[in-house]
Amino acid sequence: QQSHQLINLPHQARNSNITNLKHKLFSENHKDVCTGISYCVPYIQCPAHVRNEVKNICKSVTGLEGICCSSGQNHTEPGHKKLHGRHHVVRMNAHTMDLIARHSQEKIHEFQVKESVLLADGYFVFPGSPSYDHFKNFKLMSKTDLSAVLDLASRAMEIALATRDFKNRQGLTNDEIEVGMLEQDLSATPLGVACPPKPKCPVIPVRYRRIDGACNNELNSAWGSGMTPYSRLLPPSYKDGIWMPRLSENGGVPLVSPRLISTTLISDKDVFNYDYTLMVMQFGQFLSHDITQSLEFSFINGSAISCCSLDGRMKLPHQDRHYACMAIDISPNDPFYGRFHQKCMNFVRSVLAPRQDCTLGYAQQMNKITHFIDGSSIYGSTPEQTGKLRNFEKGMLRIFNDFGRSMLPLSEDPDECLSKEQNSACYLSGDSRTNQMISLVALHTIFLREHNRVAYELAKLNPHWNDERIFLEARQIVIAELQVITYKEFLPIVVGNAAMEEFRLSLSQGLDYSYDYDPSVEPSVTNEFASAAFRFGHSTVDGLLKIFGKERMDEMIFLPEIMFQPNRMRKLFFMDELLSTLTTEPLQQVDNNIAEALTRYMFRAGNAFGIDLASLNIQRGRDHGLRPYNDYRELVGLTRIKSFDELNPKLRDKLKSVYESVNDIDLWVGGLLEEKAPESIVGFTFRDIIADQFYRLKKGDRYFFENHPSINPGFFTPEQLQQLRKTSMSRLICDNSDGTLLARQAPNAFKKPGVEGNEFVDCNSMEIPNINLIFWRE
Ligand code: HEM
Ligand SMILES: [Ca+2]
Repeated sequence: QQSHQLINLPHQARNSNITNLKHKLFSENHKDVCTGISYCVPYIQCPAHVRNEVKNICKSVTGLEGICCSSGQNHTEPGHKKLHGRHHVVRMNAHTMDLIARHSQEKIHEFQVKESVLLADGYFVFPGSPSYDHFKNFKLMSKTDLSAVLDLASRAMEIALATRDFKNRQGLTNDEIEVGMLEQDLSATPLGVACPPKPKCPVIPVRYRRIDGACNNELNSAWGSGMTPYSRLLPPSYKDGIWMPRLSENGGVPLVSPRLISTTLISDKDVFNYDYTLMVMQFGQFLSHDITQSLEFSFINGSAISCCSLDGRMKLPHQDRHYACMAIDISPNDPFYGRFHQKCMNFVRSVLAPRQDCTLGYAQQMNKITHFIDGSSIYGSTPEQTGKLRNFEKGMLRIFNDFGRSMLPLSEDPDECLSKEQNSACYLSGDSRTNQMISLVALHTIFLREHNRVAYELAKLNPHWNDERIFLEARQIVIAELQVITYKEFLPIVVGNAAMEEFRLSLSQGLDYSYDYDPSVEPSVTNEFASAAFRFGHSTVDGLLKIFGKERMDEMIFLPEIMFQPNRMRKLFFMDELLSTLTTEPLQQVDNNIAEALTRYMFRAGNAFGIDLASLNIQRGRDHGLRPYNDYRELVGLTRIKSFDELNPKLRDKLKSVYESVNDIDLWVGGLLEEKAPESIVGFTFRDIIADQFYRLKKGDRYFFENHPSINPGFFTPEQLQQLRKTSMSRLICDNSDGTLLARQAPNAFKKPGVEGNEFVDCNSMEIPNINLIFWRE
């Protein structure tokens, strides 16, 4: 395998593992036990602003090194700054409050008027263009959803505008906004309309998770539910401290265009990682669609906002531009788009969500779906959506019976997929992005069938159970299976064993319960995870799907041909062939190579060119106020990069040519190019952001499947837990494929098959254990 050292670690860290590195940097302050009110946590879980000047290294329960942290595991709540005595609360009197409220309401009204003019004048994205298909990723499934989201977004916008007004009146600094000094509760004030509604929960907790994710945490009933903000590892970096995209560090000028960064740094070479299969990629995307979806602002009728002229040759002038526009500049010399005279790539900023604490402060982006790993991409994140997916008979989910094969139900939205001819297919699931990629459709189909398989078995075992009971029990089992695959099979590959230990991510064994739940851990997805770190996956995509028949390669499919056109799923052998590809073809290395299918032709929908996902990732990071890469290095316990000379010679000059300062490097770019952490497929910075996220999703989820009955209202029995822990992706494939091709399977679907320890075995083999549902008989 090739070396892929792209960004080197600082000198002292080279050739050392993370424990050594941290030891070397801070060993003089080693402590075994933290004193006072501090706890030993991994670096990333201790907010930078509450770390002591002297970094006290400690040994955590697992024996690995962490840092003594005065906020325990409560991460990065900005309010913690007050612990250091640097905090004062800025208050507003009633008169000022009235003025500010009126002013921001007027401003919102102005926005709305302009919006309707733009809409009437046709400044929306037209069907058939790549940007139109990009927008499908953010499209809402129903009118109710659309109005709920736009309502929350406008309330949040009102708060952002009020904050700006207040900041200007009081002469506050960005820092003061960023660390959250505006603690005044707005609920009983004219700005109170902007406070988010708090879900009401029954006194006796319900056995099954709520579809919308609410009522998981007893004190903070909205934590982790859909349509709430992402949390943050570090305060945001905005030009105005509130919502305007950050500028370069030195000159205070706009950062260079993401597209130039993309063309300078990213190429399309196949560098395979032969240890793992493409399933790591495909399950990764499936999992990300369970836990994160940001939405772009849209017009009130749901159509997509355009920020570029119709022919893509220029940005719309200011007067014709929506306030959420942040179009990406394309240079006339662009090696690809230049040919097509494209100078503008559409980009609309993400929808905001009201701040959970009901105070003034910086803008926060909304996560549309439930943050928890709770099968929301299978079942939906709203009761309305779930209702559309259920059969209401014997606990089953609806299917489309395609000549005897159970497929996802067909979508009724004529606009959802590209091909509209007769007999074409376009599917419906709990997540609106399903049709984006055909192999994603395949995973959705596997999980749909698994639900129905389990429901069928449960109904046989418990004839007295009604539809509702069977549905809820089957859903609970499928969610547990998803959690087992994530923590047992997927994560050890992505973050490696050291991080699994350091962040205590491994599941308990055998008949044991877990007592890990900590109600003070915020389970929400972090903005850094969603908008940068977990997008490492885009580099693992292979631009060609190689489809093998029984004997030879049948087809090489260029990905853009199957984006939003999953017709091939109707072909008799295709689903199994596709699963075979996912479980045998190698993963692509996480590096500066990304398939042109994603950087030139994504969503091209029959056009000569599509859009560039790398540019979108970089621009999204800026839209969401992510801080530069260096700040997150520091957060995970690495040293800051001080000069471009510390970087790998191969990319140093290129990075220098696009970034004025090392402190400007975008998180997604820096993290992607970093040298791999030991046993991990990503570098330390992404590794820790990802590990921290899955720590929150386990430790902060009361309903996590293995939690003890004293914690988890939906607890399993020890015998059931033992069964659930046997789940594997291979078992799900064995049980739910069409059975036309895949009688044999390697036990670990994520690892290279056919080698020692992962030989192909019969689907009946004990190597791919079954879950015995007999333990669910009541
Ligand atoms: C198969 C091909 C894939 C395509 C075509 C694709 C496409 C996209 C697009 C268009 C977006 C929204 C970009 C934006 O405007 O900000 C996105 C977001 C994202 N992608 Fe992918 N992606 C793919 C695979 C993956 C994989 C394999 C992973 C992870 C392992 C992944 C993780 C994510 C994450 C975490 C987001 C952010 C979601 C959100 O918070 O809204 N994607 N992807
Ligand atoms: Ca979810």
